[in-house]
Amino acid sequence: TNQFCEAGIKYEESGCGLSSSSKILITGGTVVNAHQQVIADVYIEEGVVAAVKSNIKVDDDVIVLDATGKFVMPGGIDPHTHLGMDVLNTTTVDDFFTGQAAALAGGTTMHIDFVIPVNGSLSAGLKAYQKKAEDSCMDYGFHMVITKWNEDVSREMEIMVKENGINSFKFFMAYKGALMINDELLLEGFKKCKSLGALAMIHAENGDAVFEGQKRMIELGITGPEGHDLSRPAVLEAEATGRGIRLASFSNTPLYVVHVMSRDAMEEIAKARRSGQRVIGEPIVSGLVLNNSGLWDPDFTTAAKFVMSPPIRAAGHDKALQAALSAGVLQLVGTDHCSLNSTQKAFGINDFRKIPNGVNGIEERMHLVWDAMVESGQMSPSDYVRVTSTECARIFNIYPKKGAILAGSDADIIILNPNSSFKITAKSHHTNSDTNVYEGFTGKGKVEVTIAGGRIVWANGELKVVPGSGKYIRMPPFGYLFDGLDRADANYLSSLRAPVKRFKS
Ligand SMILES: NC(=O)NCCC(=O)O
Ligand SMILES: [Zn+2]
Ligand SMILES: [Zn+2]
Repeated sequence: TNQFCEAGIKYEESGCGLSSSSKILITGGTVVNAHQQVIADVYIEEGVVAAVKSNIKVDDDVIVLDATGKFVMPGGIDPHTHLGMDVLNTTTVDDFFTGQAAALAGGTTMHIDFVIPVNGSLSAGLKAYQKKAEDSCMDYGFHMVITKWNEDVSREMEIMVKENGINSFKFFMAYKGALMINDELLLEGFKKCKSLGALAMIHAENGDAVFEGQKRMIELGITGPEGHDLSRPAVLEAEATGRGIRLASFSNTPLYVVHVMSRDAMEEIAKARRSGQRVIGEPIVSGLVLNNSGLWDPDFTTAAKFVMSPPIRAAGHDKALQAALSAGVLQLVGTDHCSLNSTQKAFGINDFRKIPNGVNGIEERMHLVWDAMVESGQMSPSDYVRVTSTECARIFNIYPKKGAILAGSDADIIILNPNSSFKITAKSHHTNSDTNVYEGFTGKGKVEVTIAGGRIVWANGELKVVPGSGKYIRMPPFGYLFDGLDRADANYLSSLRAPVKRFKS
């Protein structure tokens, strides 16, 4: 026995059995891509989709899965995770293997994690994360966090893009004294990102004001998890979102706002997009389906599990974010999966500032988004595929290898039964945490089968994964968000050089 068996996860040493890469035929399902849905068979060979058409005939050595009445969709891609991350003198309870296994049980087949530099060194950070990811059982990519600025960082950014398959850099506008950067660095970083064709990402909260807000709560004697909510109101998220957007506009560089948690921040994005600016907004599952009532629970353990930044907002923000997602104001859904158990959360029993920030979601995202958006009638299955998979693949320039069921795409596929239901509880989830922020949630739509890289890894409620079978996915620079940017810049420059006629007085 080992921890994985205890968690209900089996893993195979050899490449045989249920989890090996096989020839698979999925028959009779509704194959959903972001551009269309059609009833068809899907044939998989050697880890890729070989054909999508009607009435595919195969030999006896092919595993046949009947998907009649069910949806056959690209596996989810989670653009925002923190596996094995060090946070406030502790480490998240899910490492790459357990977090990915949980993801597969929930229908997600790829994630993009954030590399944290070591003493400001990007290459040392990358090396550390390559080690963390060695046992991966699912495909993954990396974003890189930028925490300081100098010539070495600038040079290393170039190496990350040109040699290491990283095409996005994240800047924290919060976490003063730790990861936070100032506007000067943000401007340098945006300029460098643009020259490399890499996407700039921001965690948007005004870190100085949050620091002040935290001090205010402590001085008022508010030390519990509700102090986390009160210390960093939505106005601080909106301010930083607006500032980040304006500075990105000043550099004419595309911008990706991670974990949009409030209506206020979403409206900043809506305004910028209406003006034609290239801004991507990522809501996360907790912001879409939860509200802040949990933070006010009298039981500390319950309240502390909801502590994340920016905070989960008051009821009303959730519905506004759902509407923005269905209208295309926000484009893709992440999780910010950063799971911590109740003993770790208890570090802040006397001071909410010491509660390590983070909630789970990597296993729950596909179910909760289906239920909240499709089952509720706010979104079509095709749009669901777009916001859970395809748009992420397009933004990070790995489409249609990922994010689609087309001949030649990786065989990362789920079969979802819309007539079956799911129930979430820490008693049966696959992540390593002893709690779940979605405890007791039920809904329609169940991922019955997950195929990752041509392996059936989740079927009949059983998870079979292979450590080391997950591949690092290189993400090339100059994705679609950069198309035409050079022409816009050339027009801007020529407008500056237009002769000014002055008359002598
Ligand atoms: N969000 C959060 O509370 N923890 C993870 C780190 C981050 O994304 O800010
Ligand atoms: Zn963040
Ligand atoms: Zn995060």
